[in-house]
Amino acid sequence: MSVKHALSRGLELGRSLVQLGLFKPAGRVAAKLRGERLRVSRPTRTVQPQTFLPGRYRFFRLSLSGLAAQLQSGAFRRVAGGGAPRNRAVFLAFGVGLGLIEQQLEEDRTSAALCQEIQTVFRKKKFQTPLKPFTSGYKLEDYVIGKQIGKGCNAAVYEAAAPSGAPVENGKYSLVELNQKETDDDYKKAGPLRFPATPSFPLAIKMMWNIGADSSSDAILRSMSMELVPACPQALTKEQGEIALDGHFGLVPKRLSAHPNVITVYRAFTAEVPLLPGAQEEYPDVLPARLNPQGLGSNRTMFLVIKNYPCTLRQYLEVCVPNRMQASLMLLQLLEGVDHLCKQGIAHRDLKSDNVLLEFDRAGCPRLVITDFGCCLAEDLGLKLPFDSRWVNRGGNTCLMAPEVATAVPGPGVMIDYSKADVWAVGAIAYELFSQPNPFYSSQGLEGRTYQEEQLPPLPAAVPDAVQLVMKLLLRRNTRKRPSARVAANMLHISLWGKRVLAGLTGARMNELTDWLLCQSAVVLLKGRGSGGSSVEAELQRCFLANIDLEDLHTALSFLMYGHEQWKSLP
Ligand SMILES: Nc1ncnc2c1ncn2[C@@H]1O[C@H](COP(=O)(O)OP(=O)(O)OP(=O)(O)O)[C@@H](O)[C@H]1O
Repeated sequence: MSVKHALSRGLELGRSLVQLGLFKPAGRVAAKLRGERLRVSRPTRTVQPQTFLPGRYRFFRLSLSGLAAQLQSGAFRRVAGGGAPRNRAVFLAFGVGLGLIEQQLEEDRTSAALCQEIQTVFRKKKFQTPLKPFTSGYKLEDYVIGKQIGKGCNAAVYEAAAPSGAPVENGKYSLVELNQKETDDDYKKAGPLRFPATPSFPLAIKMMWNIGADSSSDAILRSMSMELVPACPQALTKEQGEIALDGHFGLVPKRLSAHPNVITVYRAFTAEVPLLPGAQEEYPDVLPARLNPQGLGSNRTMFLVIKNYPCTLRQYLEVCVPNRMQASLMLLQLLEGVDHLCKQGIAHRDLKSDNVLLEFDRAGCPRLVITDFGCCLAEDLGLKLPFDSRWVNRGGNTCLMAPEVATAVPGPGVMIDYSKADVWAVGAIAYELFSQPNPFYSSQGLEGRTYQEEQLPPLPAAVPDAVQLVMKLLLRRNTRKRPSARVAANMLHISLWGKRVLAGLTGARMNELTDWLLCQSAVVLLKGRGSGGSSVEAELQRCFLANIDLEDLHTALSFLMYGHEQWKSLP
């Protein structure tokens, strides 16, 4: 940049400071400057220095304030009138600074536009649940129910299928055709593992226990409404949907859009509680009096139809030791799932390895989905919960409760912010993924309320550096220093597939990053055409590109660059 140009940029800044009211020139200078504007990013728009500079130009922002102070003390007047050399130097330096900012902004604009284009390409193809369109399945009689496959505090889960001879309405398919082929193939590829998924029962029916609400559909749907958060648009019949979606009582949950790492509820309906296998022995107390005279349950309840998965994450980890790559991909999937929830203003609040279901892709890589939304927060207020009394429910899982939730003290005006609570739980679950004991289960001794970051157990050296860093950052007590799920996911994406960008990080230029993004896009598009299209890896890469945002990407890069230092310098 020439000296002349630098000075003219400095003068332009002076004009903008006049506009901002930071400098009040008089006489000849005032006349020269009056009414003129600083144009930085777009020729048609006035940009104010304090607002147009994003976080990473903090240095220049500081220079701006310093210079503003100089100008207020009258230095500018002297420069404009011929000027002392010292002041010329200040303006020159500042002009150069501005020039650099402009250059950076120009690069950013190009990269932001590129990110936007990439996002558009990868968002066009919306994730489809593997359910073919069908119109039946709203009654218990539409299904054949097999054996019990699980039980929690609120429900029993059974394998299920629609009878193969089920009526095919209007040329549409019956439930039994739910991606049967994929299920069979995936099952075969699970290698030596024989988890008890029965391909002939591609579905699971979760029968909620109704002990509070009466037997009307209205009462049931309202009291169990959170279970409907991951329900697909066709899950309820029109009439049921109207009950559940009527906002009259303010209990209407938000609905999540489909995502590869979040369960989809295909159907939800109410029906009379049947006597299913094991009911009398395993949950007699929650049965209705009709089935057990001592039972406390209501006569009707809600049923959810979901895909039948071979096992939960906890069951899988009890018998398998995933390799580094598989464990990293599982962590990434949990982060992608949580990012999807956050973006839609939903906090799960009960993340644990029992609430993550697992199947295998064609290559035998575990594919995870977050399930059981019974405790989630899905209010219009977003991820903030007014905590004005100790009776307010903070969430399901006390062991994996983030410090900001566990330490909240109820009182007037107190709000709990859940925006980074789920991602904290993912940080704790990551220990399990890398075959370590979860430090927050009571036998390990740490508590979310009181632990110090230095007390977190070290991870084996075999755990990749970037993963170790992500885990440490996720378990930070201070939410401002904890990355969001998106940023943490970006860190893993870059470390898994962007080694080249990572290697040049010290001098990382924007065009290296954009080159890499373009290559990634091309690779993923090509994979999508080939046989690798449905692999976990390809799904994750698509997810990354569909959510790409320049600021988040930069934050991830700076965490990767400086994260270790910041972590070490913690008191
Ligand atoms: N779609 C499914 N496929 C296979 N097994 C499942 C499925 N859904 C649930 N299960 C099994 O049933 C168990 C109980 O399910 P779930 O966690 O949804 O019930 P819950 O009563 O709401 O649980 P919680 O006690 O956490 O509130 C799970 O831990 C899992 O073992």
